[in-house]
Amino acid sequence: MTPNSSQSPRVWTIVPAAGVGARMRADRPKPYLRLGDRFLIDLTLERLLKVGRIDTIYLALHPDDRWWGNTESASNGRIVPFTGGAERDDSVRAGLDQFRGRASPLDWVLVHDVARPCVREADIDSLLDELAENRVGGLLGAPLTDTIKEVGADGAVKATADRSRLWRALTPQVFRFEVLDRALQSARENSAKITDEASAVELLGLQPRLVAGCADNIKVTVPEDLALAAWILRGH
Ligand SMILES: Nc1ccn([C@@H]2O[C@H](COP(=O)(O)OP(=O)(O)OP(=O)(O)O)[C@@H](O)[C@H]2O)c(=O)n1
Ligand SMILES: C[C@](O)(CO)[C@H](O)COP(=O)(O)O
Repeated sequence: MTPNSSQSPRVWTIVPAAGVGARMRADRPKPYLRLGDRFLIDLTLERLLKVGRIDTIYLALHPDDRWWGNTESASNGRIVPFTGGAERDDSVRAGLDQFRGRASPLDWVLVHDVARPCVREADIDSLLDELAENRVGGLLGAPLTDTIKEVGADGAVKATADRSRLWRALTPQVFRFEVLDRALQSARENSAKITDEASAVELLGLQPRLVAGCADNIKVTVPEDLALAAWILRGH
């Protein structure tokens, strides 16, 4: 039997944007940095809203956010802002609460970092297509291309990793509502330190599917990433 065979699962979308962007060392929160004449948050949300299977976006904002009202997206009725939490997973759990009671267990929850404005519509479509019959979910990823070193606190190289099976975890990450809800709850109860949704699902003993996406779906994390993202977007 295919999942939810009587009815197509819905896709609920959460964009966590409640981080402080400490590694950017900027004068403002990361979502409100400019790429050319646009806010980063507007670029990311615009991309997601072009995806046919994305209807409404639930957007986690920092409790002290005072910038959102200045964006192009603030007047878009397809975006529902809510208050995020102290850690990324708190923000995503608060997102699930926005549609808990309306979502079916087998509905999809798509989570995409606000900090990844270069995501391609085609990659999101292929992720959702590849997962169609999957009961857990998965994520976009890209293979590592550099040689990977394990380095000690003293700066000395301790080992060279076998990179042949190592991938960068990207977003979107897409999971069945019931799986993601259970995974994030369990991670919280066990005080597990997780940086993405897939890690929480893995801790349940489940295996998210990794779908190859474009490596240029970078996360704007450190100052030099901003110019790189602007350059990538010019080529799209
Ligand atoms: N409490 C938090 C922490 C992070 N995020 C979001 O999670 C995504 C990935 O996090 P990252 O790029 O690390 O952003 P920051 O946490 O803002 O950056 P930093 O770790 O440098 O402070 C971002 O879209 C960020 O806004 C969130 O919604 N709520
Ligand atoms: C979700 C993520 O972008 C996947 O690479 C990443 O884990 C976020 O982690 P960060 O430590 O908050 O940058």
